[in-house]
Amino acid sequence: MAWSLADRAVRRSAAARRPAAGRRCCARVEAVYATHRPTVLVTEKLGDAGLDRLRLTCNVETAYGMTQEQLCAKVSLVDALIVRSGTKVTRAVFEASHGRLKVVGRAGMGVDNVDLAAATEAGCLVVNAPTANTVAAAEHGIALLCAMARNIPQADACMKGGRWERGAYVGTSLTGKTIAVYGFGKVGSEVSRRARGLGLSVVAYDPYASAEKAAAQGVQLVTFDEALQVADFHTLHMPLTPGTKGLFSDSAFARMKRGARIINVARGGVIDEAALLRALESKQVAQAALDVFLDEPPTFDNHPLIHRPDVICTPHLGASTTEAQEGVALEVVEAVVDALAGNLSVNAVNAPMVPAEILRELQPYIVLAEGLGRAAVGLVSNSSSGSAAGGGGPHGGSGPHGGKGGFGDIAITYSSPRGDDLDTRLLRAMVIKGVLEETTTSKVNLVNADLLARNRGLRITEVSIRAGGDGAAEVLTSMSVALGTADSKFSGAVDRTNRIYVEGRVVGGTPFLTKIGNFDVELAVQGSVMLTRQRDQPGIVGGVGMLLSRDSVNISFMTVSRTAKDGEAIMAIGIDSEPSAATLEEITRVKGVIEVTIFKEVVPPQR
Ligand SMILES: NC(=O)C1=CN([C@@H]2O[C@H](COP(=O)(O)OP(=O)(O)OC[C@H]3O[C@@H](n4cnc5c(N)ncnc54)[C@H](O)[C@@H]3O)[C@@H](O)[C@H]2O)C=CC1
Ligand SMILES: O=C(O)C(=O)COP(=O)(O)O
Repeated sequence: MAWSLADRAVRRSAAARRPAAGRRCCARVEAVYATHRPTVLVTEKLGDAGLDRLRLTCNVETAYGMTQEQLCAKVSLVDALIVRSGTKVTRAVFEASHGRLKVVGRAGMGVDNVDLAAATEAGCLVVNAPTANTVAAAEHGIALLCAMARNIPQADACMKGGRWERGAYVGTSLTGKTIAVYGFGKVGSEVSRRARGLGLSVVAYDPYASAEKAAAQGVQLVTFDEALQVADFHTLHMPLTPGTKGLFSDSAFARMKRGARIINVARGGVIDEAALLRALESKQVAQAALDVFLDEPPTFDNHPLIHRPDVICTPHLGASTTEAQEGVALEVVEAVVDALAGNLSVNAVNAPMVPAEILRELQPYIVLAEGLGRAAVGLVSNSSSGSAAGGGGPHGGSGPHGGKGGFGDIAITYSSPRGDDLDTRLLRAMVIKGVLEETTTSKVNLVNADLLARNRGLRITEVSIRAGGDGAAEVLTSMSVALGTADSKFSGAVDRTNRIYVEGRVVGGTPFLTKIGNFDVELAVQGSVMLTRQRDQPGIVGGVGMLLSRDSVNISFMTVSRTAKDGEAIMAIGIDSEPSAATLEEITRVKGVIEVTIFKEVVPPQR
């Protein structure tokens, strides 16, 4: 079988263009496997049904518990790897494969053990199994909640030690209490459903969740602070991202009710383990139930948390039910088999999606579309971008986790000489990617973007307006993204219809943001930008510039635009580094300045 990335991309996009490609796809899969039997290495225990399915078309080798060196020695002999969370698929593994490894299948949801950048560089597709273990993880969360509240593991250990100590293990009731669910995605919403059945009131903190979807489940979306303050139990179900790393810190624990209890079935890094230890020692937190740890497996000798009587632990068992393992095995094997035949599966995590020539034509518009999505979500009141207003740092009271957020509508408008003939799927997918990608463990691509948006309860509407000009020469004259029902951290970004509004265009091959809210701007969709809204009066450019220079913040560009003379103006300042919270605070006090915000990395630098 001859392999090339471009070849695979062409076949994928052809498949993606045909909604009813399913049967033809299967025929192609069979044809490919008739001439070649790829070798697949399975490095962790996989459900039998999946292994049996794999053996129909592939040579299957199983080798559990390999060291990195053993894996590196073996990987150049295989076409695909199937792993769970226990195998680290590092850059060294991709390098050692010398280009033979075509697909990595993750039999589960989180792909934080796979170096995705290295995989993409190596032209290796990564696929996962994002749905089959959802219920198992939710059930494990509930199991830990009950076991912790009633001291089940401690009482069991006591009886096995030959002691009958009824007085030592008085528990706490669930009925009538409040549980805060952090991350209202697939697992979080299943946990909420079950918690309500146990008589708990449920609030959820998820800045990207749809308030309607939550309300339909009887769950109230609240701010991070409200969740911390109102709940008796806290259960974590968000991905580990730069925005959630160490989110449960000294400051978060201090804002909880005294004697709160916490459960983590998400990822160890979301909790600052040293801070949790301090909170347990001071009894601010009464108990913790942990399935996941910063380092897995953790070092057992003298581990500060594992040996404590107020902590119960399981060794990352969230997905470990027979049913879930059979499910993820089948889900991942289907994706791997399909990918080995060169097709794009909806479970693709890092797929290159379209043929090179189409990509070349669309490239600046793709960057623009993703940039508009990222810019719009970066302006939501509690997105992961920084906010000057509160000066409260990344997780401070009125910082990115301050508001309630929640948006249901994304309206995309294309103004193009091609009018309705413009194929907007890739552009729409890139807007969705820009909006969602920072907020989920799922990787958004052409195939899965609409599905992911739908699962989030997002409504996407598109309008194509036929513009003048030459459709062969120009793909788009301009494009805009409006987020409905979202609170903005920067009220200047809200248009007359009360939506967060951003508009852009490509000029000379470079994508620019040309409108924010009702203000015309002109800023390249690259790097980080500080926005200020101010009264149109002298002294502001100098005042703000002086404060930035005093903080050694280099300015890459600066544009000012106003609605009318003596009215209001927006200033966009490209910044090479972030000003300190103190400088931002001072900028808000410059005479005439009304509000300030920063949005980071509208498009990551190496696009
Ligand atoms: N312990 C285990 O064995 C298992 C663990 N997991 C983990 O559980 C977590 C959730 O998985 P799914 O529900 O399938 O993912 P998902 O992508 O469906 O949901 C994640 C949710 O977190 C939200 N979120 C993102 N950033 C946030 C932030 N800063 N604050 C609050 N919420 C935020 C997202 O908006 C999304 O709704 C993942 O970390 C996954 O790896 C999943 C399965 C098994
Ligand atoms: O699917 C996930 O994200 C999990 O954490 C499950 O991990 P595992 O497959 O049990 O190693």
